[in-house]
Amino acid sequence: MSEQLLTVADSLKDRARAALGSRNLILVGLMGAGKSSVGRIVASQLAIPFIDSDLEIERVSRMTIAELFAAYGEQEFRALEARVVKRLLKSGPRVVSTGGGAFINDRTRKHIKKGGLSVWLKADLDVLWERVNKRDTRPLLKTENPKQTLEGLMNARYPIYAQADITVLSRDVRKEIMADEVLEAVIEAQKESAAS
Ligand SMILES: Nc1ncnc2c1ncn2[C@@H]1O[C@H](COP(=O)(O)OP(=O)(O)OP(=O)(O)O)[C@@H](O)[C@H]1O
Ligand SMILES: O=C(O)C1=C[C@@H](O)[C@@H](O)[C@H](O)C1
Ligand SMILES: [Mg+2]
Repeated sequence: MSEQLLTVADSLKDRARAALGSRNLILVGLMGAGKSSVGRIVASQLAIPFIDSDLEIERVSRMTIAELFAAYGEQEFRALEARVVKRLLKSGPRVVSTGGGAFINDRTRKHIKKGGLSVWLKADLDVLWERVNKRDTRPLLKTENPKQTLEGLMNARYPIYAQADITVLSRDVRKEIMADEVLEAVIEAQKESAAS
C-alpha cells in the first residue's frame, strides 16, 4: 500500500472513531447479513471492544442457541436476549452484533435505540441464502423449505430493520470492504445529525 493510501485508511478509522464518541455501534439485520463477521472487523478498526449478543447468550446460559430454542422455546429466548442486549449496551463505546431477531422484538429494539447508533446490514435473498445454507445451526431455518422461510422473514422484518439509524448494503464483497462502508456511514450519519 502506498504511503498516501495508508493515510487515507488511518483517517477513515480516526474519523469514524471520533464520530462515534462514547456511543455503542449496534449491528442489526437478518441471518447471514454479516453482523458478526463485519462487526468484529469494525471493532478492531475502531480499537474498541466487540461483543456478539448470540455468543454472549450462549456463554451466560452455557447452552447453544439451538439448545435454548429446543428447551425453552422462542419466547423465552427473546426474553433472555432482551436482558443480555440491555446489559451489553449499558456502557460504551462498543461494537455489538445482535442476533437476527433482536431488533424485531419490541423490548430489545427499545434498548438498542436507546443504547447507541444502530446499523442495518441489508442484503438480498440470494446473498443471504448463499451464506446461511452452509450451516444448519439456525433453529428458525429448520423447515421444509428454508429458502422460502428466509424470504418470509425478509418480508416481515425489513420494514422493522428499516428503523435503524443507518442502512448499509451488504453485498458480495470482501468483509473488510463492508467494514469500511460501515465506518463511512458512521461518519456520514454524524455529519447529517450535526447539520440538522
Ligand atoms: N462480505 C462477506 N463476504 C463473504 N462472506 C461473508 C461476508 N459477510 C459474511 N460472510 C459469511 O457469511 C456467513 C454469515 O455471516 P455472519 O455470521 O457474520 O452473519 P450474521 O449476520 O452474524 O448472522 P446471524 O444472525 O445468524 O448471527 C459467515 O460464514 C461469514 O463468513
Ligand atoms: O433471526 C433470528 O431470529 C435469529 C438469528 C440468530 O442470530 C439467532 O439469534 C437465532 O437463531 C434467531
Ligand atoms: Mg451473528
